[in-house]
Formats: sequence, structure tokens, C-alpha cells
Amino acid sequence: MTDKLRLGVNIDHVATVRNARGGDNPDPVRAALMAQDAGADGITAHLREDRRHIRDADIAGLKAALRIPLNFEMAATPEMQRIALQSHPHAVCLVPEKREERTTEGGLEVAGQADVLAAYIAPLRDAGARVSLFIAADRDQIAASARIGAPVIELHAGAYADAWAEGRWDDRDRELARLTDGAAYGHSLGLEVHVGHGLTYDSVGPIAALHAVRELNIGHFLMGEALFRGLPDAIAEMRRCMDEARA
Ligand SMILES: CC(=O)[C@@H](O)[C@H](O)COP(=O)(O)O
Ligand SMILES: NCC(=O)COP(=O)(O)O
Repeated sequence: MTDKLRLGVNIDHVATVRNARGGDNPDPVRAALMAQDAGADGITAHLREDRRHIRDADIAGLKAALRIPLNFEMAATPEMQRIALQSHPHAVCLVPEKREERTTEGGLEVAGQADVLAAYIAPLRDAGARVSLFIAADRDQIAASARIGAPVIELHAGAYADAWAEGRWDDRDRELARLTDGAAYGHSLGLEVHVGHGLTYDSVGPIAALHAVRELNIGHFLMGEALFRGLPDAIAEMRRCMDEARA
């Protein structure tokens, strides 16, 4: 296994700011190109069914402009499958969505709908997309992901990140243990393991140190930091935190 830990930069919240006023500014594609120049290994964008941030035209624009991989996050709906098949992203990450949630609250239920998801991902795989499932660090969900033939899982780091942010150290340690076990278990089943959601300069280190993990996807925190230090510097500092923990 190569030990390179990739950084995927999620640009959803550039679109959140744009949509607050309508119009075209700030442009998520411009942010993605800047992230690419700053050393991002991939760009992640979540086309929510309600289009609250990323829009269809952003996906097309990202696909046309980027030379690094595009990770297209989406709900497992017929509409999104059609868009993914039209836009040919490098990767498709299936995410559970609820209209009323502020952000993704939990992991995709894979074990309970394995046959449905196996049929859903088949055309995406046939079209050459690397299919990833955004799941909780739960052995049943991980095993089911491997069984249905998804090559990649992304473990939801939200509970870990929240516990860190709120200073709930016992919860943080328990969540880190779950992510550690989930990453090792996924890797042992031959899955490529990614982790994402809510990670910051403080919380990224223990996750970056997990050698079973190949990619981190980080967005909201980086876009906030970019307001203060600029996007290239915000990304460079995240890269530095990751490399320091990985060494
Ligand atoms: C799947 C995931 O955790 C995020 O990448 C996702 O994009 C979160 O959704 P919002 O960006 O809408 O918070
Ligand atoms: N899949 C997680 C992701 O892309 C970024 O999540 P966040 O850092 O915006 O919470």
C-alpha cells in the first residue's frame, strides 16, 4: 500500500456564500482551481437534492476545469444517478440526505438495503466511476459495503469532530477508537478507506496518523480559515498538519 494521504478539498460552502446573494460570486470553480494549485489532491462537491449550495452547472464546470479528480457527493436517487452518468466524475460518493438537516447527520444505511444499493452502483461502476459509500464506522456497514462491491468507503468523522470541538474528551477518544477500528477493518477487507466531515487543524492529526486511511475530505473548516488567511495558505497548513501526523 502506498502511504500517501490524499487531501480532498470540499468547496460546497463557497457556493453557500454565493447563494446567499444570488449571482455568480464567489465562484466555486475558481476556488477549486485555486485549491488545485495549492496542492489539493482532489475536489469534493455535494450536489444536494435541494441545491442549497452546489448546483448542476457547478458540477459541469468543475468537471470541465479540473485536472485533479472530482469526487461527486450525492444521494442515491435516480436523478443523481442520471447526473453522475452524464458528468463522468472520477468518483461518486453516496451520502444519506435529509431535507431538514443542517449537514450530513449520519452514515448511509448499507446493510439494510444491500441489494438496492448493489443495483444502484452497478451502472456507476460500469461507467468507470470509483464508487464510495459515506458510512458510520460500524463493522456491519463496512462489511456490507465490501459485499456489494463498493471499492471505497468514507467514514463519517462528524461525531469525533464535534466531541473535539466541544471538549468532550471521553467521547472524542471513543469516536477515535471507532474510526481507528473501522479504518483497519475496512482496509483488511480490501476497501480503500477515506475519512471526512468536520475536521480541523486540531482534530485532523489523530486521523491522519491512521495508516489504513488513504484520503481525507475537508471543506467547511478550510473555507472559514480561507477568510482569514487565504485559501492557499489554509490548505497548506492543513497539508502540514496531515504530514506532521503521518510522519
Ligand atoms: C458528506 C459530507 O459529510 C459532506 O461532504 C457533505 O458535503 C456535507 O454536506 P454539507 O456540505 O451540505 O454540510
Ligand atoms: N465528505 C466530507 C467532506 O467532503 C467535507 O466535510 P466538511 O469538512 O465540509 O464537514
